[in-house]
Amino acid sequence: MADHVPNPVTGRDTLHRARRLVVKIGSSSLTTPMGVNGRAIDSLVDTLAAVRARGTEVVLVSSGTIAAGIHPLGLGKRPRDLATQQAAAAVGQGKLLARYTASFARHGLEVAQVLLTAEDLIRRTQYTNAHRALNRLLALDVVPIVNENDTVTTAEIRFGDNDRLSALVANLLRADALLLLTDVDALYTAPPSRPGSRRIRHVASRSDLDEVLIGRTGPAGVGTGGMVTKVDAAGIATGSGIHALVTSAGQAEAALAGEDVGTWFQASGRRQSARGIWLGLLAEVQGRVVIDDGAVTAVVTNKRSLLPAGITGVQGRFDAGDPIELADPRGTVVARGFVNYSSTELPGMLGRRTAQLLEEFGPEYQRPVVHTDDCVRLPLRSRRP
Ligand SMILES: Nc1ncnc2c1ncn2[C@@H]1O[C@H](COP(=O)(O)OP(=O)(O)O)[C@@H](O)[C@H]1O
Ligand SMILES: N[C@@H](CCC(=O)OP(=O)(O)O)C(=O)O
Repeated sequence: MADHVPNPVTGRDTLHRARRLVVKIGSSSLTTPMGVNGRAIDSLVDTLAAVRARGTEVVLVSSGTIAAGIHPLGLGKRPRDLATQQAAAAVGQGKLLARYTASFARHGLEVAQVLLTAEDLIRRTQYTNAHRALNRLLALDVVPIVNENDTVTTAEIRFGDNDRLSALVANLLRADALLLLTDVDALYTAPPSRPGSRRIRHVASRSDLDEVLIGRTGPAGVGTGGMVTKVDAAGIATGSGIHALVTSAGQAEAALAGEDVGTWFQASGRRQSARGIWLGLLAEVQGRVVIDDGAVTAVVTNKRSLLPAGITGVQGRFDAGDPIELADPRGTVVARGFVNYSSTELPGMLGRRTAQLLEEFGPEYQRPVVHTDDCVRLPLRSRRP
């Protein structure tokens, strides 16, 4: 894990040899209190243009729109409420994209603005659309610049951080590696302001990080998740068979040359569906149903839909369509899924067979509580691509 690891199999040259890369850069590396940092953008763009020139496809996931909107709106600091964040993002997005467009034009490269919501990556139709559009842009030699569509996302269905969004984009596009660029040159054994914290060079599995103090955002005060979301993102990527590297924007060129900079997260698993990752790991569940052992076997082992007959308890408040968790009688969460009924409807349905529900409530109550296609079993297991 740390500097003392003997001879780690780094695989860092993947970044040099990659056919397709996703590069994510954080707000703190792109903005100053006066707005967009044109010099920082030019420097990143020069590096990415060189990567393009060697034949590697690049998708850039860029934060910074909220931070870029702070100064023009006279806000002084990063807004805390969602509505003002949305307003700042709407203002900042234009400014950031204008700067990227001019900067890439210096290299004769076109850019495309791609604004995604979490739903775009979990609902099949949108997912397929996003996949198709991004692939087409890459085939047309365009550099897609992705961000969360901050202006329309609601608190409930929001990534809120581009680290995890970039990991899902890397998964969607089957990238070879994910490069996470921030304002610190690596993951350290503790927040770098702490005396004695050391750079971690290589992470082979999550257990390598058991002793590591992973903190929140840095001194710039414009980032969102800090190292926590970067480590989460690296975990999502590596669990999907994609290597990840965390380093500073200033080290991007060295990182892309395969040099020993930053923290390398070694790919471990095989590809997962983005929807499964979102539902299984990222979605904020609104409630829980407790199911009996028979239902656990049906849902988890036999991959069946969850019916009211197997439910013994309903906890929390949720609407039809919300993500909820399914717990066994001992309280272990065995699955997550999108529920077809609200928490007020469900208690009256428990223990009833489908025929009874039809007779008592009508045909629309024949639907399962969680359809098997809307359910992921936990812990998530990798599957073949
Ligand atoms: N263990 C750690 N190692 C490195 N950085 C850490 C650690 N814990 C917390 N951090 C903080 O995470 C910050 C980077 O996250 P963030 O501010 O969200 O940046 P970005 O805007 O690039 O996403 C760093 O500035 C650093 O202070
Ligand atoms: N979508 C938001 C960025 C959210 C985010 O992840 O920020 P950061 O932690 O700086 O990468 C924006 O563009 O301001």
